[in-house]
Amino acid sequence: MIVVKNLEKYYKIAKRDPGLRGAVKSLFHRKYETKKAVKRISMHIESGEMVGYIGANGAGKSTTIKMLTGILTPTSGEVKVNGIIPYENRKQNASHIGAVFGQRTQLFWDIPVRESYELLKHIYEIPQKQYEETLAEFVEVLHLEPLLGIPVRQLSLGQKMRCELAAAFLHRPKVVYLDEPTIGLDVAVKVRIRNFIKQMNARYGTTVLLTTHDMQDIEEICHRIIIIDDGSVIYDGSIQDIKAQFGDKRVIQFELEHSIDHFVLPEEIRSAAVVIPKTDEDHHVVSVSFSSKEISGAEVISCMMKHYPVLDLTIADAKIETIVEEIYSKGLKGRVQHEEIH
Ligand SMILES: Nc1ncnc2c1ncn2[C@@H]1O[C@H](COP(=O)(O)OP(=O)(O)OP(=O)(O)O)[C@@H](O)[C@H]1O
Repeated sequence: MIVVKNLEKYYKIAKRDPGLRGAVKSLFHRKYETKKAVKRISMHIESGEMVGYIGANGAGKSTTIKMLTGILTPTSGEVKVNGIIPYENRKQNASHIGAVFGQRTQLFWDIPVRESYELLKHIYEIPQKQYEETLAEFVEVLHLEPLLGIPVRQLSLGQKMRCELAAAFLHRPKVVYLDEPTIGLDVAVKVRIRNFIKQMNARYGTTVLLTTHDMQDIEEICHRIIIIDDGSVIYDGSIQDIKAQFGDKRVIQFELEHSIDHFVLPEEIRSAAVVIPKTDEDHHVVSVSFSSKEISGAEVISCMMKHYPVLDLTIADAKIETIVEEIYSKGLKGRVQHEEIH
């Protein structure tokens, strides 16, 4: 369904010296530098697969998806979606794909949701009967009934995202690209959205490429993940495989008596363990990740207790979230030879 071979995208960025002098100089002698956003990426996604396409900020995910949807033309390499070269046949490509791009909307801002759907029905030439059946199904699964008469700009983020998903799947596309479909949503809405995506895949065999920083999304929806780092694929395989390869990973969460502003690991364990970057401001809690092949949990605990006022601790096994966090911060190559991964 999606075939990508040695795909590359370079951006040309105008470079300017600082200050007014630089601005004036750049008017006459413009210098450019090249940003290699996507470097020789290859992947093959079968019809009906649900694949997580993940990577740290700036890794090149959106650039790849823009090439798959035909918005961007690659610098080099091949891309085909359902047998079509997207950037050469944008209109034809658009008829069999659906997309949700994070915070941006494809619904019409000022008109009620139902009227946006009517417009999409005309744009995609959806037969009336199919349209009614599909919409009735989506209204039920996504609980859209109370929202249909409201203009999009009056909807909350979670309400808008449910309407957005229905719009993306309305014409029963063969492929759907979902970029951060659950960002900023509460747990109940996340669950509803994940169930909807799974249901669409089961019923219509929709191929789904999901970009998200929410590992729970990945774990619940996808069987396969492709991880990119600095424009290149560093892992392509099943979630079970990556867990098996990194099965020795452990995380111990330490609750400290008081907060520590600039926490550093004790020197004795610094080469074998890392501190997981924090997403909240709770400085009482520190999570330490390590490989049980390199150091035992008992050593980490005793060393931490020697240097810090530990109140409590919890030990966790390898979770996809932890594995991915470490791959983002350290890269794969430090742990495992690149060849072994593929
Ligand atoms: N239009 C552009 N012009 C120049 N550079 C760009 C452009 N768009 C993206 N880039 C650069 O290309 C690289 C890849 O960006 P991209 O948006 O594809 O990353 P991403 O993986 O989607 O990141 P995020 O998770 O933050 O959305 C980044 O270094 C970014 O700064």
